[in-house]
Amino acid sequence: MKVIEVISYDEMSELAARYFLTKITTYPRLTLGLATGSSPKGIYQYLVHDYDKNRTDYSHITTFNLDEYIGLSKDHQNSYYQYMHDNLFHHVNIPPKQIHIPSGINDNNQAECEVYEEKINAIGGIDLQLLGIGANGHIGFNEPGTPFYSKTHVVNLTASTREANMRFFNNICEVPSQAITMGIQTIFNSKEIILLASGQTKQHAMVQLLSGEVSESFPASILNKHPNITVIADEEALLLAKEIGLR
Ligand SMILES: N[C@@H]1[C@@H](O)[C@H](O)[C@@H](COP(=O)(O)O)O[C@@H]1O
Repeated sequence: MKVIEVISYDEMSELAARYFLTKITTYPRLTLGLATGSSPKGIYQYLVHDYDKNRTDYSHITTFNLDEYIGLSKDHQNSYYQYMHDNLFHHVNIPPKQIHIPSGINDNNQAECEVYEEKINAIGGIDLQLLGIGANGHIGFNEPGTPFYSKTHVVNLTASTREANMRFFNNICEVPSQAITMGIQTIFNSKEIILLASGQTKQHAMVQLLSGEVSESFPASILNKHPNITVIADEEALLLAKEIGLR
């Protein structure tokens, strides 16, 4: 696991965005795994700014998002569908048919998960996966205890994850209690992964991740076994890990 320390959220975003742009402009076909939340927002801003300036072509890009809340429609202001379109998809030329986000409103969640997983496999897997990390080590919405071999599935969100995401809603009751998420195995199968961590709330997660101990009680820990992962973290996120000598 390669760890790059940067000064700030902005530096993290720019570094990761530049790396994405290198891949986007080099490969004739590229499948990106994308994340939501605060961590990747700066990257999307950078990519949109670049697109406005340079008209970088995205017509060969296919995307798969990590997760979506169950019960939120596409046009709900807090759906990840809405987040992705507001922050990226409305602004660059990825063909809509090449954009994939699990649907949180469907007749059969199980079937939705299976079809999603099949689509990822059919295209040959994810080339570059962007990840944030939850304070409890969740990746996507894979909460502690999720089997490492899990594929795309329905999850019950923990109280701590719902509380962490409450900042986007009016109150805790509005935060959905379930989601569809790529599984840990689905994520792990990506050929390359970039994980972002910024700020004080990620300090404990960084300590656990960088300790190298691999356990299903801390989902992100499996990434220690991935052959091509880079963690880009800012000084604040790494503070505790450095204090106890993990870096
Ligand atoms: N489902 C998302 C994750 O994909 C994200 O990585 C995590 C951290 O979010 P943030 O980047 O806002 O700290 O929160 C949410 O629960």
